[in-house]
This record gives sequence, C-alpha cells and structure tokens, in this order.
Amino acid sequence: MSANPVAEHSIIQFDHVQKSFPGHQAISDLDFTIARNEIVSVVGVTGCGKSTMFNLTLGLFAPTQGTVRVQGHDPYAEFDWFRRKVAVVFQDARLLPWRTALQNVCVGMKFAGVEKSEWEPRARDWLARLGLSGREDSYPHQLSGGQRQRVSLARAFAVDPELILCDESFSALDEITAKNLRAEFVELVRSGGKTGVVITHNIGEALSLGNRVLVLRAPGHLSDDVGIPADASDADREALRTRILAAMEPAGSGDVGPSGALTTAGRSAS
Ligand SMILES: Nc1ncnc2c1ncn2[C@@H]1O[C@H](COP(=O)(O)OP(=O)(O)OP(=O)(O)O)[C@@H](O)[C@H]1O
Repeated sequence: MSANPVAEHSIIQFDHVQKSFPGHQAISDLDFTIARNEIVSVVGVTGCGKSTMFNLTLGLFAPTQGTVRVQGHDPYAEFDWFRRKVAVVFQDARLLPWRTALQNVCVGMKFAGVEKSEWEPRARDWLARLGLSGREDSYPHQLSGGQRQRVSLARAFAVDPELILCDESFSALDEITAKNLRAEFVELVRSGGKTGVVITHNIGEALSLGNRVLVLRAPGHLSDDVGIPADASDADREALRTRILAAMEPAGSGDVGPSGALTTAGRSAS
C-alpha cells in the first residue's frame, strides 16, 4: 500500500511544474492532482499552456522543474510503459486515409502493443459501441466528420487505456453531434472505469462533461479549480460559468481561487 494516499488515488500529479522553451516560459507553476475516474475539463485562453500540460502528461518532453507523474510513473523517463495506459483524441480524427475504419482502429492497437488476435474483435466491438456497425469497411473520406471522430474515439478506447486525453475533440463538430458524442464519451469513460481529461475552449462543454474544471492562466498556472455538483441547477451552472470566465481573465484581475462559490475540488489533495 502506498505511503502517499494522494499518489494511491491519483492518476495525474503535477507538482510545481515549470516548463520553459528557449526564450519562453510556457508553464510557470502548475500544481494539481486528478484522481482516478474523474472527468476533468481544462480551459484557458489561447497560449495559456493547455497543450504543453498535455504534452508533459504524455511524456513528450520533461518539465524544466517540478515533477509530473501518471499513475505514479514519470511519463518522460518511462515512455514505453505508457503506450497502453494513455490514449489521445485530437480535434481532427487523424485517421489514415488509405485504411478502413476497422483498420484504423486496429492500427491504434498495433502501436499500443495489443496482441494481434485481439485487434479485429476489439475493433468491431468498439465501432459497434460507437454506432458504426456496418461502416467497418468505409474509408475516412466516405464518413462524415462526426463518424470519423467516432472512429477516433473507438481507436482510443480499443487500446483499453487507463487515461483518455481529449484535445478539443468535440469542437469541430456541429452542436447536436458534439452534444451526443460528449454524452457517449462520458458514459464510456464512466462505465469503463477510465479517467478523462478534456481540453476545450467551450465553457458550456466543460460544464457538461465532467465533475471538475481546471482553469489555466498564462503563463501556465492554475487560476481556479471548479467542482461541478452532480445536481447543479441551471442557475448554479450559470454562476460557475461566470466564475470560470473571471478566472480566465488575464492576471491582474484577481484569481477567484478555490474558496469561491459553490464547490471546489482537487487542490486540497495536492
Ligand atoms: N515547442 C515550443 N517552443 C516554444 N514555445 C512553445 C512551444 N510549445 C508551446 N510554446 C509556447 O508556450 C505557450 C503555451 O502554448 P500551448 O500550446 O501550451 O498553449 P494552449 O493553451 O494549448 O494554446 P491554444 O489554446 O491556442 O492551443 C505559448 O506561448 C506557445 O507559443
């Protein structure tokens, strides 16, 4: 049993992380914990460090200072260990155009090191769960944008990762399609016992997706950590929206802080 109760229940831990690129500090001091089975949205104005935070979580580069841990492991130093643990869904589906929907899902499992005999049954199962039965042999250009994003989600879930990172995955879709896919994503994450982290520019989406919203402000620090009560009324959500917008304002307008209205989550654990 872990001596650190936070580490035991957390899937992502950023401990006073800084990340600098030559001549530019992208993350100044990012400190938060995401627990297993949470669905957390990350919002903030452009350039505030959201993608850098994702890339640190994926181990694409190391922090300049501080530590990043995913399930207690260093994602940069133990990159191979992460191949089956974390899946990413991007804004554009990023499918191979010369491969069918089924083959695209299989390719994700191939790169993740899943046993070959599992590829096709799992791919068929996940395409079916995402409403694409009968479209397994379609090529990306024969699918709508929403269907392509469903293939992309199937590819992510088929790997059976612990953690699914979504980088504006629903933002290129019309609102009805996005709403349906968001609801399916939440259901699949919850029923599969996964953890989801979603970057979005849409505050309504952030409030509808999960249990918590992290608000980042440039250069890469947390300006608010907003818990969303399961039974939040429309009025509550409107108050949360106002609070999130205030927390996104450039520094100088004052951090809202975790002791603000309604409820907060997460920071006390860090
Ligand atoms: N490889 C890099 N080299 C230099 N600067 C970088 C690099 N990656 C990111 N940055 C800078 O770090 C800051 C944060 O970038 P990041 O992409 O994380 O922001 P973001 O919040 O994801 O923005 P957006 O919402 O527009 O996608 C920006 O000023 C960006 O120019």
